[in-house]
Amino acid sequence: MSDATNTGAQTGTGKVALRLPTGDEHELKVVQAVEGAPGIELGKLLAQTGYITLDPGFVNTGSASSAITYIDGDAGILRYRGYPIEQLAEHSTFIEVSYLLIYGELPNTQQLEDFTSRINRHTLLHEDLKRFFDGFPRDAHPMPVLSSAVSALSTFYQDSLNPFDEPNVELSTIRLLAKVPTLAAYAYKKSIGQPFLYPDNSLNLVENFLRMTFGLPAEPYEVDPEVAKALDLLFILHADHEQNCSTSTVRLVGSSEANLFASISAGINALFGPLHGGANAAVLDMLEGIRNDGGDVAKFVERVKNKEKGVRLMGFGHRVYKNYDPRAKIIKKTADEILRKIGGNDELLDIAMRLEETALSDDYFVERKLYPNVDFYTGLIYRALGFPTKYFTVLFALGRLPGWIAHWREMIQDPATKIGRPRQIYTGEKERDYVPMTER
Ligand SMILES: CC(=O)SCCNC(=O)CCNC(=O)[C@H](O)C(C)(C)COP(=O)(O)OP(=O)(O)OC[C@H]1O[C@@H](n2cnc3c(N)ncnc32)[C@H](O)[C@@H]1OP(=O)(O)O
Ligand SMILES: O=C([O-])CC(=O)C(=O)O
Repeated sequence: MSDATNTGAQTGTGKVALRLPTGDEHELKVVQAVEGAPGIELGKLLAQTGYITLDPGFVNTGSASSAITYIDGDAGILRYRGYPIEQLAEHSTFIEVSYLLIYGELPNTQQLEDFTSRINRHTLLHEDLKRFFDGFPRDAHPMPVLSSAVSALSTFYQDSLNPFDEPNVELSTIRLLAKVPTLAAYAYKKSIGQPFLYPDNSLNLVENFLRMTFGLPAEPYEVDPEVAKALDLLFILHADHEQNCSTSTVRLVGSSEANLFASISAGINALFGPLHGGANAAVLDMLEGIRNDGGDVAKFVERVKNKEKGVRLMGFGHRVYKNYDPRAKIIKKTADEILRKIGGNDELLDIAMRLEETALSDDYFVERKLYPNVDFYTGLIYRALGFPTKYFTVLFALGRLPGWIAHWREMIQDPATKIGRPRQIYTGEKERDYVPMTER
């Protein structure tokens, strides 16, 4: 609200007085008791007055009401459907968390068995879809390969295009959870020129994905339980994060009543950027750059503080967390354990830890409340598990998939959903007459 002053009660149900620069004062009832946010009535009133709130990056704009994920960024709290992330990380599995996010409750034994077996029945790809991969260059980045392949799913399942057909939305949900790991594994196989493996549905979702990624057709593949457990944990930690850039993209695309496949494909593209999911790969590039430059973290931190063009401390900072990201705490501990067990002692982990220590004791980072985020330590684990850097963001996409689906479904069922359509402050020429080519 750039020009309007909002005074009065800020929380709970009550009255808010809105004073505009014209001197007009409006009083409105707060209908949505959200802490610090007067609620949707304020937006409606502003729309009537013709005022547009300019909020680049939507720092203060709520785009939806949601019952999926709760974050308290100042306290470093994250809960899925009310369950603390620490408890889910310790006791749950990715498949169970997927069910929780999508259907709202933890499954009982029967529900989990049904869910798992429905997913297992859909892991195969249509043979024609497999040929789709032939068209990409071998060195193509796996993220656009994945988003294109997910988009292509709507050409194979044309029965799923109506977003209000609930049985088909349910089928699309299962198809996505089942087929995206297969597509992701094939994107990897394509990049290394190896043949695709059919899914083995005697394995669970994460084990099956690992086998299709690292196995070979003629050789037996033993899934390492430590690797499967670590990946399952990382998927749980990435599964949802309310209105982040990719989830907002999924909801925005879906708000035009585009189908689930189209919306998820758009979300994958949004995740690709280095300020969002792509940061996990950018962190590893940064750590390798520091190592290759002699391992001097203080020197790198100075470059960040001097705001050298293109130099940011990747994996640090967050729009919502102004405290340590609770996921990063868990991931840091896991990175340490995994690297000891699988990867030995890793000098990049040492650089990461020194970098964190240096940053957290520096006023620049303290004043701006910049802490490690979910992406800071994940790359080190993915690397130890055998994944190349280019592939890290695909792993993020696999983890975030149930969250995207849950949000799309919530959005499509919410009677308050409207097509997403922000306004703008026009800054161009007001009006001018066409100039013929000869006079330009
Ligand atoms: C899964 C995820 O998407 S988690 C985020 C992954 N992304 C990254 O790790 C990339 C690095 N981090 C960043 O670029 C940012 O912190 C973001 C994109 C995550 C959040 O950005 P915003 O909320 O818009 O914060 P904003 O850019 O306004 O930063 C506020 C201040 O902190 C500084 N800052 C923020 N992040 C960093 C960083 N990583 N390194 C150095 N300075 C930073 C900004 O320069 C700015 O300083 P200023 O006030 O002197 O101009
Ligand atoms: O919430 C955000 O802005 C970024 C995100 O997706 C995450 O941290 O997992």
